[in-house]
Amino acid sequence: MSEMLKVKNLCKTYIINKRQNNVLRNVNFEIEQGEMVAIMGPSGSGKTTLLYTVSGMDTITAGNVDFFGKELSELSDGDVSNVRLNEMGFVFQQMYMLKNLTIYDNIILPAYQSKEGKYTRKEINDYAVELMHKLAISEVADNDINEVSGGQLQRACICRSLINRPRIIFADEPTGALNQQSSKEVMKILNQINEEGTSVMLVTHDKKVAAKCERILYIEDGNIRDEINLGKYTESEDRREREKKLSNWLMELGW
Ligand SMILES: Nc1ncnc2c1ncn2[C@@H]1O[C@H](COP(=O)(O)OP(=O)(O)OP(=O)(O)O)[C@@H](O)[C@H]1O
Repeated sequence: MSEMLKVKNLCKTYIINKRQNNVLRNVNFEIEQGEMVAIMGPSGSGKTTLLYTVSGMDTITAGNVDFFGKELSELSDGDVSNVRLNEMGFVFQQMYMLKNLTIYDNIILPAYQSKEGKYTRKEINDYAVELMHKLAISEVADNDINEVSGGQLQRACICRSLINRPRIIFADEPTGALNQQSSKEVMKILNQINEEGTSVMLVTHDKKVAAKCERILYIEDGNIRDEINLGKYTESEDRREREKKLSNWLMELGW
């Protein structure tokens, strides 16, 4: 396997009222193509900041973020936007769907925004229909975004994040606003997407969610303190065994 994301000595400092807050301090890690990685850690430890900086959504203060051989900090804003649009997918807890557009229109929008021209409109539309079918939201395709449930909206976000066939999905608390059942469904889909080859990097507080990931990084005070490799999750596997392993590890870290 080859590394898709190489993060070296990543630092992020916020300055508010002349006070420096060193949120990320020399973070080092790599994500290989096809991996599914969870970021866990106490509140305020820098998880979201890490996700935002390695995905080019926020600038870095120092260090390197190499995405498939491209150093993100050396690219122009336009080039970073293009990498984000064409090679990365994003799923957030607060789902930034556009009001006054249907679910279907929201899903296809990133494909129409992409200037790569790899796919015809028909191919894009067919793929959107296929994704909606796969994520069981076909029946709400023509609804406005305020006419669907939280779980349906989150699944629509996942469809949207996949429409440009990204290499990696970045997800910040993708199940944070969902009930147990919807959360399970969303994880099932993320596991499926990952099985099909798309890498996933997600931030979560939920042990059940993290236990379905392959590798878990534990971040504390802006540093990766430890990691555990549980191997790829399969449906047939004993989920509770993985959860137990993860719980024990987290307990040792003082979680
Ligand atoms: N845009 C910003 N400007 C200034 N400070 C910020 C900004 N975003 C985050 N921070 C600060 O960075 C630190 C880490 O925040 P971050 O959201 O990355 O933590 P987190 O681990 O994701 O927390 P949580 O689990 O509570 O979501 C916090 O002290 C926060 O106040």
